[in-house]
Amino acid sequence: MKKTIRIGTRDSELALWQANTVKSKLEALGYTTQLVPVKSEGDLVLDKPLYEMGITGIFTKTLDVAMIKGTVDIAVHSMKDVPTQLPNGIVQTAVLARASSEDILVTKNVIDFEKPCTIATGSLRRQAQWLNRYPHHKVVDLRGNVNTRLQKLSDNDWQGAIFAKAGLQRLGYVSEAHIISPSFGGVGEALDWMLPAPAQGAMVIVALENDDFSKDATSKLNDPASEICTHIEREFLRTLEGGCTAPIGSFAEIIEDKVLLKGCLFSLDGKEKLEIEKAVDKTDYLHFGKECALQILKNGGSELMAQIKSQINK
Ligand SMILES: NCc1[nH]cc(CCC(=O)O)c1CC(=O)O
Repeated sequence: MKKTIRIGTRDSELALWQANTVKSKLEALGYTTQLVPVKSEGDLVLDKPLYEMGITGIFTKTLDVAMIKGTVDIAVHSMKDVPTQLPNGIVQTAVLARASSEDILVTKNVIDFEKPCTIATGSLRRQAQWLNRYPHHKVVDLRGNVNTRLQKLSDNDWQGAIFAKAGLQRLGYVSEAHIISPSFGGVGEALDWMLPAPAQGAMVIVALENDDFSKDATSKLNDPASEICTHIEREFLRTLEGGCTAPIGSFAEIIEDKVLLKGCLFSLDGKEKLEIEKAVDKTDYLHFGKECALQILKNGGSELMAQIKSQINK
């Protein structure tokens, strides 16, 4: 076990927390590791919504290149930021046991949801689901890493902003009671009605396909239940999407010997909604995500996806 495993990570606080978690787990198994923080384009370009940059994998591209160039051995990602199609020569080696998958609304004061409100999020999925539920609200764009977004919420007159609970938890902003840090002065409310992004709350490790040492080491951190659920959610996304950041949510859960998938596709304005909720035997999980997505496509999803793509590309 002499080889040092170089762990590539973005340099945001959240990414570093995640990479350090993997580092500790590998070292506990006796491996020697080194963190290699890399700036990603996703962190550098903040003046445009991601979908306008027309790039999938904006957060992962720089680390993919570093791996292929040989400056890092593995990369740790928030799995929801990873394109459903990995680059050639790069493979998924482990999905870590998943944390909270939910979205959370952070507010500065108590909100009266019946009144007009302005809610901030950069995610089309969150925007569409919010407007579907609260058509009289306004949604504004919000970009940046978790700390930047909390600061922007603090500085603006918006009533709230939406975050992944897992990200806030990892940075110590939220306890199980959903209370945001007193130093920020906000409160959080878990949005149990909102379907999360596919693989939200899960961390994934990727390595080069021909690097048996890193593959063997990191695969020991795989959590099979999280791997199965994220596989289904991402196959649902992959089948629907074909590249753009559409308002798609999915969440899979193992319940005894079954696996249950909830999936949704919304129009950008949140007015149209296609949903599915279905269970299969756990042993039949492999193409369950695809099967559910095909059903959505058949029930009007193809037309809705075409409409969304033409609106995004404008
Ligand atoms: N899109 C950025 C991003 N990627 C992963 C997380 C949080 C951690 C996770 O979902 O695994 C976040 C922040 C957020 O959505 O609020």
